[in-house]
Amino acid sequence: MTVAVFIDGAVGTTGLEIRERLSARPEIALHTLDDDRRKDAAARAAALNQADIVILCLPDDAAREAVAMIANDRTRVIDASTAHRVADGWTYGFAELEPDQAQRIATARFVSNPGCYPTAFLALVRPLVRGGLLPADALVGVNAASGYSGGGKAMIEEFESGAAGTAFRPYGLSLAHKHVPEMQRHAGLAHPPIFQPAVANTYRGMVAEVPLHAAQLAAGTTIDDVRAALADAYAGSALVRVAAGDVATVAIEADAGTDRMTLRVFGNAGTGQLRLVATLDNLGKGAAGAAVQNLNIMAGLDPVAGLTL
Ligand SMILES: NC(=O)C1=CN([C@@H]2O[C@H](COP(=O)(O)OP(=O)(O)OC[C@H]3O[C@@H](n4cnc5c(N)ncnc54)[C@H](OP(=O)(O)O)[C@@H]3O)[C@@H](O)[C@H]2O)C=CC1
Ligand SMILES: CC(=O)N[C@@H](CCC(=O)OP(=O)(O)O)C(=O)O
Repeated sequence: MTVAVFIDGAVGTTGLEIRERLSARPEIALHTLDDDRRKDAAARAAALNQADIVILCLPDDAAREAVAMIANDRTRVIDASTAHRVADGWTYGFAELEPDQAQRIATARFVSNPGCYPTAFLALVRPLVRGGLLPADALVGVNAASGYSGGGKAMIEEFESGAAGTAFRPYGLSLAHKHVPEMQRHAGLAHPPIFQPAVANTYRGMVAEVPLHAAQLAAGTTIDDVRAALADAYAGSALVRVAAGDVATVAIEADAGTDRMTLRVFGNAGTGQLRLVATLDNLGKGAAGAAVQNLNIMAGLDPVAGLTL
């Protein structure tokens, strides 16, 4: 049996990456629209309604519009945009986030792919909140750097033309980045984290870090407890791995070009300070890799088919 998949937005940065991962798979009948019809409403509506599963790789408004064009109760949706990540009726497509999340994705009709930065933040923080190691009312921050492909075609052009004129550019300085609501909601935190994103002059890759004082953790929690909680949460996961915190540096490129994510816990027992660090590819586990993983799960296929571990 083949699964009919339509990618809406297949020539964008994320869409192209998904297409690349799906094109050689015989169990998937992949459909995209030619350049002259890819923004034609009638052509999109027909393709959206013919597919078993559609993957939306569009700006938020166009993603909402695409969902509204689906006029049947059969077509299932994976939305890579921010539009539905905290919306009612949508399942959050981070398969490793909760013990039953993959099962929920498997039966969901509407799946929202997580944001790249939230993927890193939630992987580090959610197991600690769930396990009671980090109180839900903790005040936390997360700083992160992304490759410039995270900003899509416009930012790629900005950096590759030389117009950006920088090696490293903090942004989100109004403290209202679009990813904060999904970070707070899916971590189960009472307060929004302070999010400090930056874009680096490298095409792809991401490093994100949550600094913590032991005093923020539940009384008696040690650095080893934190490491063990993460190791437990991702035991057996093919894509999320917990590595030893015995390296001196971590590079933004560490997991670039793959669909995996690596978590590390660094700590100083003397000062009682910790740094939780995640590396991933913003276009891999942060976008296209997660979309393909969700598609596999929804279609009952090998969850890591087509992915680079
Ligand atoms: N880049 C990343 O790392 C990540 C991106 N995402 C999300 O994925 C989505 C796509 O982002 P990204 O690929 O980076 O963006 P891009 O700008 O690279 O691509 C978006 C594509 O959508 C097309 N498009 C825009 N409006 C319409 C429309 N009405 N109908 C059909 N096609 C349309 C654009 O056309 P045109 O080529 O003509 O501009 C473009 O090809 C966004 O919601 C983004 O937030 C999620 C995680 C990571
Ligand atoms: C470097 C850069 O600009 N990154 C984008 C996020 C990219 C991303 O993946 O976010 P979505 O999944 O929500 O699209 C930003 O900060 O808006």
